[in-house]
Amino acid sequence: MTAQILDGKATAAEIRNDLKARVAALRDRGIAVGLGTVLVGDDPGSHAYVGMKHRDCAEVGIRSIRRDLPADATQEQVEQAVAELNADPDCTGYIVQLPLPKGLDEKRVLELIDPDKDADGLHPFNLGRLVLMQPGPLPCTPKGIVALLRRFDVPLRGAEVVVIGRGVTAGRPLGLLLTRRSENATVTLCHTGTKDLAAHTRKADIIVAAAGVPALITADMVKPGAAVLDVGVSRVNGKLTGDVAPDVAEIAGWVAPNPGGVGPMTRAMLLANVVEAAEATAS
Ligand SMILES: Nc1nc(=O)c2c([nH]1)NC[C@@H]1CN(c3ccc(C(=O)N[C@@H](CCC(=O)O)C(=O)O)cc3)C=[N+]21
Repeated sequence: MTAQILDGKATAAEIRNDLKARVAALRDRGIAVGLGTVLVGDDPGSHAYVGMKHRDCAEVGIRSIRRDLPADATQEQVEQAVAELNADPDCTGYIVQLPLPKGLDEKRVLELIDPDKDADGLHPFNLGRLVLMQPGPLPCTPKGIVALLRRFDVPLRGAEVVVIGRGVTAGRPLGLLLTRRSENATVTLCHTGTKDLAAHTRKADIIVAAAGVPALITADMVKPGAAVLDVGVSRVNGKLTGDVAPDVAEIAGWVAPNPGGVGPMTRAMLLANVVEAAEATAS
């Protein structure tokens, strides 16, 4: 028996199709949606991701605004780009692509984003809303993971979920999302300080691997029939490698592959956040 694929690529395409209609409906009411990106430096991966985000915008009918800065950009220049997008009425939401080159103060930049334009849901104010279980934009990767699990009817209520990785874009906010009443999962958040990772994963109904360690999760660590989501990416000899070993698919009930799983969902949720924000201000 082999696992069912949690096809994030196809699910994201369905979501973009739905968003396209909602963007058109907003336009009919005279409301435009515009997504901005701030990209600093020439990391090939970051350029590729930002390029994909703008392609998604074109497909859905969202205007896209690009601010690309050189690798030697100063803190002041980055803050200036953020201030411009805060003031730009055409830009209804935006992201600062992470990580920023060394020497720039990432936390300071994130704090300067207008929380109402925070398409990533990573502003401290919006992360605070998530902690307090108040409505607001949700971080895109956790939001995409929950949407993917729901799309394929992976049971969440009461599920034992092991999340590996405490990063601010994925693991930590995912723990907060899954423990809301609306999801009602039980979450164990594992990290580099976890003593016996396999002891935790073997008990899990759902494993979300967001550590960025190649092939961290092997078949012997997975309970038969569990759902395993591969979120981590690392480059091994120039090749992208996920956190989940290929043989996991022989024992798991569901697998979200990497690529083709959570990544496309993350991008779709970015668009969803800007569309939802526009709909909220319009109502
Ligand atoms: N402010 C900010 N927000 C982010 O959301 C953010 C970020 N910074 N920095 C980097 C990470 C990484 N990330 C990905 C998004 C989509 C794919 C994606 O779509 N991947 C495709 C294609 C992979 C490929 O072909 O290279 C897939 O998995 O199938 C991957 C990775 C967002 N991040």
